[in-house]
Amino acid sequence: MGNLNKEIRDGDHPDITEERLKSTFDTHKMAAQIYNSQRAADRRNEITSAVLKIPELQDIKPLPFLSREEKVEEAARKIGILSEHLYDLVNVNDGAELYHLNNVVIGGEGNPLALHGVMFIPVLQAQATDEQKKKWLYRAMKREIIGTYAQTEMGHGSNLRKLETTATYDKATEEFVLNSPTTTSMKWWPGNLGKSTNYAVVVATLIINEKDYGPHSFMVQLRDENTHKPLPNIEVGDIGPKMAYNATDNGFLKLNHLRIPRTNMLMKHVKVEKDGTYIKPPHAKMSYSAMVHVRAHMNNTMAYFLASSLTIAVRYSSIRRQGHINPKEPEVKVLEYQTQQHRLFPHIARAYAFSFAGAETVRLYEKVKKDMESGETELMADLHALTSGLKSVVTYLTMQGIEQARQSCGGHGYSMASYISEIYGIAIGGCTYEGENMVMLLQLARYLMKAAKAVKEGKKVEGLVGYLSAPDNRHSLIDRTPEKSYDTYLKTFEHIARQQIFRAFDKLEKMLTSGLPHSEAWNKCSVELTRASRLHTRLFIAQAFARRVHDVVDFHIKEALDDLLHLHLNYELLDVASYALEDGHLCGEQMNFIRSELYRSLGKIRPNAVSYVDAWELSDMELRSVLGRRDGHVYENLYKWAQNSSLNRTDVLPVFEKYLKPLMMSARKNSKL
Ligand SMILES: CC/C=C\C/C=C\C/C=C\C/C=C\C/C=C\C/C=C\C=C\C(=O)SCCNC(=O)CCNC(=O)[C@H](O)C(C)(C)COP(=O)(O)OP(=O)(O)OC[C@H]1O[C@@H](n2cnc3c(N)ncnc32)[C@H](O)[C@@H]1OP(=O)(O)O
Ligand SMILES: Cc1cc2nc3c(=O)[nH]c(=O)nc-3n(C[C@H](O)[C@H](O)[C@H](O)COP(=O)(O)OP(=O)(O)OC[C@H]3O[C@@H](n4cnc5c(N)ncnc54)[C@H](O)[C@@H]3O)c2cc1C
Repeated sequence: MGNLNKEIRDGDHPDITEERLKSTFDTHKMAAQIYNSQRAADRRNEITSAVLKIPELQDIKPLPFLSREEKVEEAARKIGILSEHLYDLVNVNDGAELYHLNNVVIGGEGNPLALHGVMFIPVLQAQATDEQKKKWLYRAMKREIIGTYAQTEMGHGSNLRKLETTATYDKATEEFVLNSPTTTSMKWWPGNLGKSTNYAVVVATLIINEKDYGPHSFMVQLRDENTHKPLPNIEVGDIGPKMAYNATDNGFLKLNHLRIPRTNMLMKHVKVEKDGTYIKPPHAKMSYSAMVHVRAHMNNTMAYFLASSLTIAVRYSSIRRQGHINPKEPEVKVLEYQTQQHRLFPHIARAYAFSFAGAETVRLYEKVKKDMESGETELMADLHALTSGLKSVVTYLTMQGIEQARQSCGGHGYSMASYISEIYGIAIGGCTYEGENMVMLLQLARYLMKAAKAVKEGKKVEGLVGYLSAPDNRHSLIDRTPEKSYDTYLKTFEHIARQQIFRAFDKLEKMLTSGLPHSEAWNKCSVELTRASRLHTRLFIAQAFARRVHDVVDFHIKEALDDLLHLHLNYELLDVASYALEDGHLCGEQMNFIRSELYRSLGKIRPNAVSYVDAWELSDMELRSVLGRRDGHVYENLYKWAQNSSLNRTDVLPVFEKYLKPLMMSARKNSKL
């Protein structure tokens, strides 16, 4: 039998090999859990190997040394080369393969086709009529045209009902007149809008006979297909540098009374007839489908970002030696410190949890998408509630985890050589895009309050909120359960979420009864409401993790995942324990029990720590991190990496003659006086 950890190679740093030899499970079999099938895990590795054989697809130099213009150019260069090899490298109908190819070749900082794939094509698939698909979708899929999704404006992103861009129907010419009447009405932020795309689905407020019908989607050609020059009545450009994503040209767009044919409104579900008659869609929010698409996939992209940072931090922690635990022995790997384990291991568990919760979410999304094609909309509210909560909680916890990973690498974590700061910048955009986190938590809260009301009225609720009607224990039985039974943990999470949901509900009801208008009462309860949403979502994540462990057949994989789940449940419970302490559901003795289980878990995870992150099978090419190198040879490569700095091209910089020398000369002269 070969090594269980598949990353072991001759010549690797002995400290990292020592870690890998301790693995109790086959890392490639674990990858099948993370990527949902052995075939998917195999394909990732096959794609990586194929890419490594194409020299033009390698980074020209480490990305942190490129200017913004060079980053934009480098991503476009690779997209061009990728297009030539695409059909040999991946199944173009498999989103996961395309996503992996993008991560390996280009990385997370963006590329000219990002929004084209992530939103433009999905919005056409969901909202275009067959005729419209013939006109744009098939051309888009062949990349004859490149598009984006232009919704957010300078003045409004969250509140879509107040978008200022108007699409006014002109019955006489059967056209819509698209207009940006103010500075704040300019589209601002859409990815790749600035310089790359020649088409956009523009979301604008539909006006017919002076009546406002709210946001609707319109296809707009932005640039000439040959010259790429902006078309008349269109001003378009890049919004400038950002915290991250600097290979992406997020853009602005001003439409000056631009006329487009009536048939450019996406009309699969909703219609404006020639005479201006408006025909409602089966569900008012069907036009929000592109956002739900991205939200549904974000758990997995966040899990990936988190796992990337943890791979870097855990591998580095296994070769970084500093300080002593036993003064008579050599300096220890920093991974031996309990504080380091506590800083990293719970986030490893979260990365797995997000991936498992993500798989369930994508399954529900696919079902709802299929339903919607035939006009069936019953599950849309459930999906919207689930994805709103998850996108908020998962992005926020990912942000925390990546920052802990960075800090756990000490000084070198702060260097771009770690690449963690770039991953952080990319990932935290997720707290904002596709619905600002608080706004989305409040969307979930609407759903939870409806469920709470139904329960108060004696109705039984089911599905995602079924636990609100289920029997509850006054006191948690957490310390009276056989080992590896997680039922009492999940029941405790249920209790906490239920209590908070009803606490928020009661507060809201009390204010409404006192005569406060609903929107004011809602605002005064909104912190409690967002707490309810977070607890509900964290319960879902824990349940999804437990469901996956329950379903695993392979003994060693199940055992390893079980250890992570145990850590997850104890760590997460400690994080929210105050909710259970205040009504006596948990007592001080049980808190001690949870704490000691947590510490026991850290010890149990420790021997497999490197293998848990190796199981994500993130290649050096996609990690782009000196600290996270698979072979553990960090120090010599850190030195090599620094040689890329343009400041090192000469021993003496011109600034010396220009500024520093005169400064020192004058100081020396003065001190002689
Ligand atoms: C393996 C991978 C494969 C493929 C990869 C796929 C995806 C990629 C994944 C990740 C991305 C990776 C990289 C991306 C890189 C960069 C970012 C890229 C793009 C970013 C794009 C954007 O940001 S686009 C702009 C996004 N903007 C928003 O999200 C705006 C947020 N605001 C809103 O959504 C709405 O305004 C609102 C929902 C907050 C309120 O809407 P409103 O119309 O005002 O409604 P309300 O009155 O509040 O509510 C009325 C009822 O409607 C219900 N509702 C609302 N929305 C929905 C919905 N979508 N579905 C169902 N129901 C909905 C709401 O709950 C209310 O119901 P009630 O019953 O309570 O009345
Ligand atoms: C990297 C990145 C990529 C993006 N890509 C695109 C794209 O491709 N296409 C596109 O159209 N857009 C894109 N966006 C825009 C993005 O979707 C919006 O910025 C986002 O939806 C937030 O809206 P906002 O900027 O209006 O925030 P605001 O709503 O102004 O948020 C500011 C504050 O107000 C609070 N707030 C707002 N409303 C409420 C409320 N009702 N209740 C309580 N608090 C509230 C928020 O919680 C937040 O704290 C992108 C943004 C980023 C950062």
